[in-house]
Amino acid sequence: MAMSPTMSSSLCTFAALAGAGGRPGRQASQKAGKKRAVAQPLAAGAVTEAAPPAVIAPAPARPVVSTPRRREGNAGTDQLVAWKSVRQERWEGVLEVEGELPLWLDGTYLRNGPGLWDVGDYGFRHLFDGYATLVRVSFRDGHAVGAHRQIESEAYKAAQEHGKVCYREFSEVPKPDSFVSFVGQMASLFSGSSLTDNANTGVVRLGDGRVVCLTETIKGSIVVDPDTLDTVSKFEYEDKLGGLIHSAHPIVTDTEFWTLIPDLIRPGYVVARMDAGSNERKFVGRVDCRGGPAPGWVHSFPVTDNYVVVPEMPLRYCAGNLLRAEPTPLYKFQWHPESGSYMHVMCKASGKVVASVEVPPFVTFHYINAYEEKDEEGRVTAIVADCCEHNADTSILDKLRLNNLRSFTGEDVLTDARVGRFRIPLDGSPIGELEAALDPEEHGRGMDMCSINPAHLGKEYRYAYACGAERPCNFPNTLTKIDLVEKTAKNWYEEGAVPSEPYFVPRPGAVDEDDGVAISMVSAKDGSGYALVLDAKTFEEVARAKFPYGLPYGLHCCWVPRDK
Ligand SMILES: CC(=O)/C=C/C=C(C)/C=C/C1=C(C)CCCC1(C)C
Ligand SMILES: CC(/C=C/C=O)=C\C=C\C=O
Ligand SMILES: [Fe+2]
Repeated sequence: MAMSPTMSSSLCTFAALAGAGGRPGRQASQKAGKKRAVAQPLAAGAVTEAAPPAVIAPAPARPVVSTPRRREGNAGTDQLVAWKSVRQERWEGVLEVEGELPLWLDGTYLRNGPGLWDVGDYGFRHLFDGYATLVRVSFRDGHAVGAHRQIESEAYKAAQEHGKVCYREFSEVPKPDSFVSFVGQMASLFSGSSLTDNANTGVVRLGDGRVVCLTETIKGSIVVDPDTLDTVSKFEYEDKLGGLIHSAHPIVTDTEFWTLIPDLIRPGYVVARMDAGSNERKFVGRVDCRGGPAPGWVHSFPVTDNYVVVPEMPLRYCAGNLLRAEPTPLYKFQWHPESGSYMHVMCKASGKVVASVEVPPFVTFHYINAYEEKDEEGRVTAIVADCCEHNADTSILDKLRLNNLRSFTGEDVLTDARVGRFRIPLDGSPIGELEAALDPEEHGRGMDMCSINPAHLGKEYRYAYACGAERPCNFPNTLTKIDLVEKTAKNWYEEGAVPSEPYFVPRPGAVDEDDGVAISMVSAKDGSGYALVLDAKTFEEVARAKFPYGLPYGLHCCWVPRDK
């Protein structure tokens, strides 16, 4: 496929700082970190289709912000940009820093999400439909440089070119004429070629340094340049595993990549592993579904050191809904509590399923972490798996419709969520447990968009960072640090603001699990936007780096350390 070539990193980040007075030394920068510097855009917020020229004259950042069509009942949130389309083909600039950025914070925070929900005259209906938007904040010597641009997926480029939706998005189906004229035959409307490659969900840094944006369609895996935010190429899986969809959240470490591929024909899941540096996923094992006509939706899944946990949620893919032109209340899914809910455990080394237990019904997008529970002899007796659990209530999907997000009336309409803790015994018992890991009142009964210290992935851990709720609200509106040992939470809240996933970045050399910062991007009530840096220990603000314009909501993040 034709994608814009990676630009040289000469345009990059800290050239800007040098231009604005040279690269400061350590002491000087500490002072500079305290003082306010005016945001200086480096590149125009030009609304162009093609890759920008190498030299771009400084100009004010002027993204195209589309005003949502529905405007009633906004309870003072009219200015909020979180749910507005902000089309930005390319912007980069020095950010005004308020507070003091830690000098050790040296690298790039990247956030992906569906920040563009309008095509021509048409407005998407669901949060998950929007075209992928990348935001970067690069930190060095107490300074911050921001950047923002759209990912140039085929779906995005086709929509821009034709002024209409051309591929199947989460809840959108192209009108036959748009699609047929673009991709070909009517028959392919129901084949993989009609699926979107709009990589609007996550962004991961692979062990070999490549940065990949992802969504639930396999073809929607796109390599981007973390400096320029250029769309580099498709990430091609060079294997025979096939499949059209996968978990949007692979488990990625410095050495490997684990993924789950649901099998809609013979209901089950394939577990696959890919080495860092490779594009070849290798089959590890298969789990057959125990209930229902189709596998449960697997947006994410957890692993421990030695096991992969395969959740079988009773919110299942639905072949009929996959083909329907108009969205159903549960989109491509159906709720089948009667089919049972299960958690399966696969041994990473052998691919064998070592446990398969029935659990109470649950609804979750995001697993937080999992670990092995051991007896005195060190034998693994159970797997503990934590997730953001929506009290088995599927209506959270409806709450994420843009009309609902854009029409906050002051009424408390966000459904309750909790940290759901599964305990999966490995002694052959058929039943597993699911309970709240702490009193959900601690975090306002809102819970999603989580991160942990990556050093604790698959191991016992104490802290999770997520979005919680300060009620009344229609969407998680706080940042919360969960202490799973003390069973308490510390919350950050700013009236009318919408913060995104607090992403934990450890301090180099840290020993304590919570020694680091949590970074979030906040869309503020007054229409502005900033990166918020919280001390992960105290959960107090240490600094904010302000963008010159408000940013749309974004979903998931990654951290690219400078030296890697
Ligand atoms: C943004 C987010 O969290 C989820 C995005 C999910 C997407 C784009 C799902 C797309 C799908 C299709 C286009 C058809 C097949 C089913 C499904 C994977 C839901
Ligand atoms: C934003 C979200 C849920 C919020 C509800 O409380 C879920 C996002 C899922 C995809 O990444
Ligand atoms: Fe997600």
